[in-house]
Amino acid sequence: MAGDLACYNIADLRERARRRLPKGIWEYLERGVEDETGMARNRASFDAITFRPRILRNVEKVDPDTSIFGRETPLPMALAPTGAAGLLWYRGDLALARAAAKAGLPFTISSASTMDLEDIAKAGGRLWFQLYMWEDRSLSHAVVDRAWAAGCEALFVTLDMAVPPNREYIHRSGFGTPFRLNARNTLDVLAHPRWLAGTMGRYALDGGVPSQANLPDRLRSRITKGAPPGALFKQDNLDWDGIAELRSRWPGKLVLKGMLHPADAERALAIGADGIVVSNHGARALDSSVAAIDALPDIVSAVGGKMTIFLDSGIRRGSDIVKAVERGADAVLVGRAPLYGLSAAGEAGVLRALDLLGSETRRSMALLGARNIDELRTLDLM
Ligand SMILES: Cc1cc2nc3c(=O)[nH]c(=O)nc-3n(C[C@H](O)[C@H](O)[C@H](O)COP(=O)(O)O)c2cc1C
Repeated sequence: MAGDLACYNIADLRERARRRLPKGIWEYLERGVEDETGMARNRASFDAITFRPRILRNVEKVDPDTSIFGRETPLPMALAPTGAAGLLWYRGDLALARAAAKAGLPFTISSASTMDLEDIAKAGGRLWFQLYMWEDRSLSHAVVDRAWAAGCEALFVTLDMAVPPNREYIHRSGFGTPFRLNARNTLDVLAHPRWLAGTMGRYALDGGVPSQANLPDRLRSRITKGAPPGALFKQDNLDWDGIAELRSRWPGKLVLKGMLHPADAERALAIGADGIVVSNHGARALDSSVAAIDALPDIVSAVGGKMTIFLDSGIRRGSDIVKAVERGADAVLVGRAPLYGLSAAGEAGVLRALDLLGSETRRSMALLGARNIDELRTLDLM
């Protein structure tokens, strides 16, 4: 990697990303929904948590390694599924997966990726697969079978988008699917030549940006075209029976993503899920949802120790990871943080984001007097 990219925290990477991307693409990465109160709430809730550090505990050696689904991980962190990473960087999903593999962290392939899951899996490392249900359920089941064959260890089913979210800004920018050129977004794209040449230009040589890459060939379309019948995500008729069916089909770990209520967490446990993600989808689904970090304690009381609890939504610092783990999460997922790195500098930028989060976690633990994750959970630090 070229030095440290002169980026010393996630906010620096975010600023680089903002400058490189056309506004419409940047908005897709960054923005929330409706009045966008949720993103600020996610951050305010983390910021409101303060520590009571312990002193004189010889923190010469601090190690945040932990075990997720029985396997060692250097940090209690994995990369969240993020569809359309391929719009931020040429073959962005692969760059994310490669960086995760280098960092020894699990990577979650999104069912909405613009690359075949098998091509992303070539990155190696520890892979998970995230599922949105297509209108034609047999398509979803076929993709799930492929994910297992490609070596994905866990299936994350995302459940907090029963209907498409209200992204009003897309109507103005025109950067929806199908993508429609208008005067505004043409100027926007032309004003960002590095992205145009480095990302879109390279796709143009490949024959265009794919959309719905995980569907069979006959149902694939380019991002400039609408999806053919059956090939749209449709989750409004999904219920617990649908999850039970997936449970019986999927031999690996099953994780339900987008959980904020302890009663749903108990139901997930009862149905045989191995884990849940306490998440408000990075404030991209229902704007007024509770911050995930605030929903965590009740969920930990309900199912902690009985299943793996992940948390995401709003993590931008190692100290946020420390807060989530102290509150009872087994690990966190990070969504935008690695995407800022990806948008700024591809794989090197993702590595920089992961490295920053890791070193900040270790430093926070040392300043707290916690030498390992067990101590972090037992020292009564908040
Ligand atoms: C650009 C973008 C695309 C996303 N795509 C997906 C997706 O395809 N599937 C999914 O379950 N979650 C998706 N998410 C949500 C993330 O998995 C995660 O829940 C969220 O980003 C966490 O919040 P954070 O961005 O503040 O870390 C996406 C998030 C972003 C920012």
